[in-house]
Amino acid sequence: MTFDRKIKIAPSILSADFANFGEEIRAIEAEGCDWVHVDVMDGHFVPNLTFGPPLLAAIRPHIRTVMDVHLMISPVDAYIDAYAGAGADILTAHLEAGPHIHRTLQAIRAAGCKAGLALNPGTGLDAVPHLLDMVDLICVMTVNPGFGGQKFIHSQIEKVRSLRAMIGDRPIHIEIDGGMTPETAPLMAEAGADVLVAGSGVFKGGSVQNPGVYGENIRAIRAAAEAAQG
Ligand SMILES: O=C(CO)[C@H](O)[C@H](O)COP(=O)(O)O
Repeated sequence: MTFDRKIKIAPSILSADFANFGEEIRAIEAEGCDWVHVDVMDGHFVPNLTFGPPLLAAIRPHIRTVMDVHLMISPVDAYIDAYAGAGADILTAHLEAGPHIHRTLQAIRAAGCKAGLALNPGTGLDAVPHLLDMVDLICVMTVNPGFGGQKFIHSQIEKVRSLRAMIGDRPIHIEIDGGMTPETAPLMAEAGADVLVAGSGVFKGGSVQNPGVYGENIRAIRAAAEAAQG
């Protein structure tokens, strides 16, 4: 993976057809997505359950771009090697998931993955300066994690603007997760984000039989964000 700040669209397969992951992934990549975002939920850190390492290992051969794995689990450390071994390129852990986020980020890099730090909407940036040397990506949640299809939380715009200033020239992606549409994506691109996770915003209205809709949705979010990016 090389670093740049171009807008990247990362569809969340939480909104895909669970019976057809291979075809869904091939469809979104053929329609121009940049990364594939995989939401791992444990029924403890968030009130929903999704994918374990065997599922990730099964879909990995279908992904030609980047497998971007968002761990909404607590504890995290005991599972890092399993998710890295399943083929994650990026492993993102939550600041709120435990008392030792610095150790967690170290362990993610030691496992050979890029390290991501996720922040819930109610979490401030106080700890971030102490972690900047440890991260390749910071994910700002613009919904409370656990479910797709929720409403974008506007208070996160100023958080992203502050984060952008804090990061400066460091090669760290700012990823936005939740409620991304052609209306909300430009607000975040203008504030400094470069990776936009979109579940319902990409998959709504389409299917593997009608994948052109995925392409229309991806292009609409990308065009709106690029027009707003500083
Ligand atoms: O992490 C997530 C939920 O915890 C999802 O990635 C996120 O909500 C994206 O879904 P949508 O674009 O439908 O809001």
